[in-house]
Amino acid sequence: MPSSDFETIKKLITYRRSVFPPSYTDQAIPAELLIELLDCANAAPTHKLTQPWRFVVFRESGLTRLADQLAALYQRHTPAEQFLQKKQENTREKVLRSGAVIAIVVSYSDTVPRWEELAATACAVQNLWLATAAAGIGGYWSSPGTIKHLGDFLRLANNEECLGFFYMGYHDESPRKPTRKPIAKKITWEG
Ligand SMILES: Cc1cc2nc3c(=O)[nH]c(=O)nc-3n(C[C@H](O)[C@H](O)[C@H](O)COP(=O)(O)O)c2cc1C
Repeated sequence: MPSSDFETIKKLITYRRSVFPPSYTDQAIPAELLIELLDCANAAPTHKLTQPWRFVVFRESGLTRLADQLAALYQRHTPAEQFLQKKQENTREKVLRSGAVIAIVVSYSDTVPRWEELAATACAVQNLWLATAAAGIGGYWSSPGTIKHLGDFLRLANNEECLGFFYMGYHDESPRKPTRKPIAKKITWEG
């Protein structure tokens, strides 16, 4: 790989951020671009090539269905004394402000340990996240407690699990550097 590619990918990795729906604009994300971005996800590494990731893409009228479903699940699974009307409205609003929301599904083959298929799916999401950032689109991975109640809605098979949602939208946020402890504190050198 030429060194200029290294500089480009370093910059992309460093400036990829979680970008949340309040920063999204109304600009639509074309379906063809979503397919290209998901094709980048699909290039993720995977032990025994099990390719355990699967995606359910919500856009246009699908966003309304998802917003209603997540709001209903929040109400159903929140004890009355903890229920917050504002939180339920936010749950709907953030879906409706998005250009697309992608349900992240792992489909366990059980030919390798489950943690490896979880890890491979997370690699796919990182590919999606980086490609999305490079395309000028913001996004973030959301993993609310309600995802464990989405089996029927997402028509998940017994060997499948929803790992959350990837919210996406063109946005008007400025680039931010990451907040991380220095890598030097996380490396042990042996030799
Ligand atoms: C597996 C996973 C689940 C996440 N779930 C949530 C979430 O439920 N809500 C949220 O606000 N952010 C969530 N995030 C995003 C993190 O909060 C975010 O990546 C972290 O704060 C670092 O910020 P950055 O992405 O801008 O570098 C999740 C990230 C990962 C990798």
